[in-house]
Amino acid sequence: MSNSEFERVTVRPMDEYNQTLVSHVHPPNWVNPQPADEYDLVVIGAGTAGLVVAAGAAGLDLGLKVALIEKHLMGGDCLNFGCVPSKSIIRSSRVVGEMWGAKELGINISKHIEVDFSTVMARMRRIRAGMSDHDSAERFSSLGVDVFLGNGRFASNNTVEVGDKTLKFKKAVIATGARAMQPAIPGLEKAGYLTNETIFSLIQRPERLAVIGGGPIGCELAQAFRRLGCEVVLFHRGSHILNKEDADAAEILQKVLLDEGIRLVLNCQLEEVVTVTEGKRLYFSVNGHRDSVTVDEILASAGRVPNVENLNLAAVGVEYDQQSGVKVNDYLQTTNPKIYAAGDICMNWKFTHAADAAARIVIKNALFSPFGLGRSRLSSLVMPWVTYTVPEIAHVGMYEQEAQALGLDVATIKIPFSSVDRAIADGEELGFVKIHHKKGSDQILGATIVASHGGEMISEITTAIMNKIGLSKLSSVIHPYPTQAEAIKKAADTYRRTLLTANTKKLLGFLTKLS
Ligand SMILES: Cc1cc2nc3c(=O)[nH]c(=O)nc-3n(C[C@H](O)[C@H](O)[C@H](O)COP(=O)(O)OP(=O)(O)OC[C@H]3O[C@@H](n4cnc5c(N)ncnc54)[C@H](O)[C@@H]3O)c2cc1C
Ligand SMILES: NC(=O)c1ccc[n+]([C@@H]2O[C@H](COP(=O)([O-])OP(=O)(O)OC[C@H]3O[C@@H](n4cnc5c(N)ncnc54)[C@H](O)[C@@H]3O)[C@@H](O)[C@H]2O)c1
Repeated sequence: MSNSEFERVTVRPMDEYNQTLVSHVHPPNWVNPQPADEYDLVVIGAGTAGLVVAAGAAGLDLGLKVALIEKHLMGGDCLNFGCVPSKSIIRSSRVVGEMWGAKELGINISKHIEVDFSTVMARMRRIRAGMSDHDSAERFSSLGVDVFLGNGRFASNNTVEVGDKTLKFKKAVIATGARAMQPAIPGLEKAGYLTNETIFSLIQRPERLAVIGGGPIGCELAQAFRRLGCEVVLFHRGSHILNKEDADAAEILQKVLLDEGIRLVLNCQLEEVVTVTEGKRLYFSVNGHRDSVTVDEILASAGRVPNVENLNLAAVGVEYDQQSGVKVNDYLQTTNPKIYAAGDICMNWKFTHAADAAARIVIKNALFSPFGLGRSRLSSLVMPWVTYTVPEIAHVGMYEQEAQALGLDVATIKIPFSSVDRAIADGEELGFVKIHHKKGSDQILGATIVASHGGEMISEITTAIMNKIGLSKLSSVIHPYPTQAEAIKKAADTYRRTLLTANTKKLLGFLTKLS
């Protein structure tokens, strides 16, 4: 059966790349299979979490029957409207940043920098289409997963409906993700605005862009679009951007964004949006002062709301909240013990790698933990994350305040990149490695790295925390010279030096005399 609902799925512009994308992740002529009598696992949502659960369970070759339901595009946010398109355009925008700094490095770019915005976006679409085969309906089908395109909805305690098909399940997984929150600003909807689902469809550069929200999405895209030639104004409610991050890290980025020409409106209250001849006018107030700015496009990046609608969750006893999503315990089990959840639908960690890690927990707990034996816990994960601005802000483990709130005595070591040879040679002195450890112990509690490629460096600390490798051991790890990751070794060496008490110094002096 070819369903006309599927044929309407388009991703603008429907050029050769987006046609390839759609042909992989929502093929227009897809025929949903005849359901099996009963599935071991029915997964609703084929973003990262759903794909990993389905591929992981089917890939074990145990003959498990697995169904995967997707209403829009397989691959979810990460492939289609998130990580992949954003990082592709960030790559282009980084070239502009390099060119801005080229003179300092002795390279004169005589001509004015010309950004070919439509080529930047076409490159992004080409890359996305190229990766889409991996998440395709065809590939998952070949892995032995029954792929159903359409809206999944619980019909009873052991069935899910999709279109005219009813799928009977032993266990089910909700992996329906989240979407952009619509800020409650009068006139915004009427004036029209972009979200992460539409901004990557642009083919022409908006000359003036307003970004609402200075979280990871807002900061990454504000900087990228500014570097690609837009005039950008970033509206943020808080007193500084990235308010969940380490304050020193956020401050560095904030200064960079201002230096790069982004207009930052902090502590703001957006009051109204009106369409005028010149564009979309946003009225706002800061500390009681009213002002306005007129732009061509508005990006809403003011947080996420979970996709809990149209699932009939109440009928199966799955509790949820409109803001935080599906309620799960530490084993990712919902309030219906046969139904699990993973990813943005139920977690504070809204990252692809977090959805992936949660999906692995679900496979184990739902399928291989009889009577609850040997279950894995979400709280046992050591979760890093990175905001891909320039510089990148990478974090793992606890922030200082979190550790203090737990009653831990915290000591912090901070190594600025201005003291790291490779960073100096690279002209990338801005930033630092900050490591929190237990006072009087080398146990690492958390770390923040602010560096051009901080995201590539954080895994060393993640590995250390996971494997309980302390700063003493890290200081004996040989880091190639000159690398920026030497900052981590310098931090570890700094810790080692704190062990040099008056007595150990005396002992060393004594040993020198004997040697
Ligand atoms: C602009 C942007 C940039 C990002 N960058 C990064 C990054 O660099 N690194 C990182 O780690 N994370 C990043 N993220 C976050 C990351 O994309 C998400 O954390 C991740 O996609 C979550 O995966 P998920 O499977 O939980 O949900 P999703 O990817 O949202 O997938 C859920 C799927 O379920 C489907 N669905 C919903 N309801 C139903 C239903 N009733 N029936 C059938 N299907 C349904 C949806 O259509 C969707 O395809 C970014 C996000 C955005 C928006
Ligand atoms: N690199 C990455 O890993 C990456 C990149 C992008 C997104 N993400 C994930 O996506 C999630 C969502 O990101 P996000 O940036 O949309 O949300 P967010 O909730 O992290 O940040 C949104 C910010 O917008 C502000 N805000 C809300 N309404 C506002 C208004 N009316 N006016 C001004 N400011 C307003 C909020 O105070 C908040 O600080 C993140 O938490 C992250 O987990 C990850």
